[in-house]
Amino acid sequence: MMTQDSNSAHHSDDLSKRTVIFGLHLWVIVGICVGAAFVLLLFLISLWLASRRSASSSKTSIPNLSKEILEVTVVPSDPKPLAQILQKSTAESNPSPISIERQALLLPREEERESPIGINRIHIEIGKDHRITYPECGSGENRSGDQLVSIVAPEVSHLGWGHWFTLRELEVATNMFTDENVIGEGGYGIVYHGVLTDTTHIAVKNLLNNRGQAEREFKVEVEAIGRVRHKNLVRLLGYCAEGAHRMLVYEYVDNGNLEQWLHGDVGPISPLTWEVRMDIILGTAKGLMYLHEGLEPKVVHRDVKSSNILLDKQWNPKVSDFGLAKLLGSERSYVTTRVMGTFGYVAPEYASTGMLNERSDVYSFGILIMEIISGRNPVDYSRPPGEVNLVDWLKIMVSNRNSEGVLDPKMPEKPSSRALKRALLVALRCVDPDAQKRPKMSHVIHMLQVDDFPYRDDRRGGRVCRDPQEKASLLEDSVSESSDGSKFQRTSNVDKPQIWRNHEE
Ligand SMILES: Nc1ncnc2c1ncn2[C@@H]1O[C@H](COP(=O)(O)OP(=O)(O)OP(=O)(O)O)[C@@H](O)[C@H]1O
Repeated sequence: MMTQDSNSAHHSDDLSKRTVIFGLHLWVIVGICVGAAFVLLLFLISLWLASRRSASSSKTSIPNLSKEILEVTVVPSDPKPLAQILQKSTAESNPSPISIERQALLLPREEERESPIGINRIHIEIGKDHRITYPECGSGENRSGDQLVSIVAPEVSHLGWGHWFTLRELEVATNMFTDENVIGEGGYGIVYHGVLTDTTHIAVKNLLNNRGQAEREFKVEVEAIGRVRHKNLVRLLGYCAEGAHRMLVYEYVDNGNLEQWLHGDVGPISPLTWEVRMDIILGTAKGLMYLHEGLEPKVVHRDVKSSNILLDKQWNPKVSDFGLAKLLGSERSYVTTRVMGTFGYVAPEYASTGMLNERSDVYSFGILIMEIISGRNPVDYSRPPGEVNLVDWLKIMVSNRNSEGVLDPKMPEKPSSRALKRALLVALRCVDPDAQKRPKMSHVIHMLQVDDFPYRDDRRGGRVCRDPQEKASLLEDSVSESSDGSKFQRTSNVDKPQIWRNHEE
């Protein structure tokens, strides 16, 4: 016991003894050493953390760009992640190419570059601090960073869908844009026929790029149509935007346009039978319904007319020329600064106020029905004064119970009176001066397809309805009174037609 006590006393004596180093006690020296080691450890840890942070930030760092809004396409269901910067929407302010580290880029497979309906669109904003934010998932860290696999660094604007044609490809396809390949010329430029190396036939619309307007319309058209697929809409296959050139590349529709078949020199008998004409009306209605009711945001065509209905060899109609289309957002109507459309087809409210919504397309569609049935132009100054305006003339003819008098004399066979009346009443409802009373395109389709409907004026002991507008509204009344309500209901109750669910049908 005594020995242990003396040993510990001996050790504490050692620690408290002064050493030769600065004459300090040993325990002070030990303390300093431990402290220094701890500080060194902290320093090393912070160095390691800093190096890790800089390594991870260099992976997502983006060169010094002015603020850009870019659109990315993501297919969440695809196990192979896909994202692509589609558009540099502030291109006007800075047309220079986006320069992004090329070595990190992967181009998507061709089919992924197409952007069918249903693909999520996420806007990526590259702000001043060069961080990528995902507004739709909340901003901040790159939450789905592993999905961001492809960032295209184009020489010119690349929208990321369809096919980006080079000028050279289109020169080869159109035989150097020779005159022999010209199909026609519209308000926005010349249209050429072309054949790609894989034998696909195309129509190339070479936009007049010396007008700012044409370039703007190019963007509108590309954005609106690039994602639209429907058998009754002309498909936009891609585009070319090289230097000053702006071209749209469409599927080629091989049987001319409806205007040519209605008003061109087709001989004394038109190949367009009543059935063919009704199929054209119905197909066109389906294409328009898809634009109005099957897309979000909806698309208003704004220039529905016979020259914009292309036909294939089986007389299938395809609505073309979305150069005038404007995407409508959530607002019910859209005020445009200029009134567009073609004289004779333009809805009254659109012409006077510039207010437009899909109901102005419905008006133009009503005029189109009248044109198809009668073979007459919407406005024809070569006719007697009372017949110059197609709508006015047709209303008078219907009021005078002379529906058959409006039929195109070149039509090979007359339709049944019932079928003719149905088509005329649908047309009259579409041109109702009150836009709100016009039917939606889905309603139009149901009215055209329903086989038997009772006319209230027919059933009521011969009361003759003189006013075609009233007659058109009677059609609706008689429908709601119909015993078979399931066959023909107001739009709000109508099941979405098949075409709604399957836009490729
Ligand atoms: N995809 C296509 N396939 C075949 N022919 C086409 C195609 N697109 C347009 N055309 C034809 O090219 C010609 C010019 O068409 P475009 O759409 O440029 O003008 P438009 O419809 O006649 O007039 P606007 O520009 O006033 O609408 C028309 O004869 C049209 O039928």
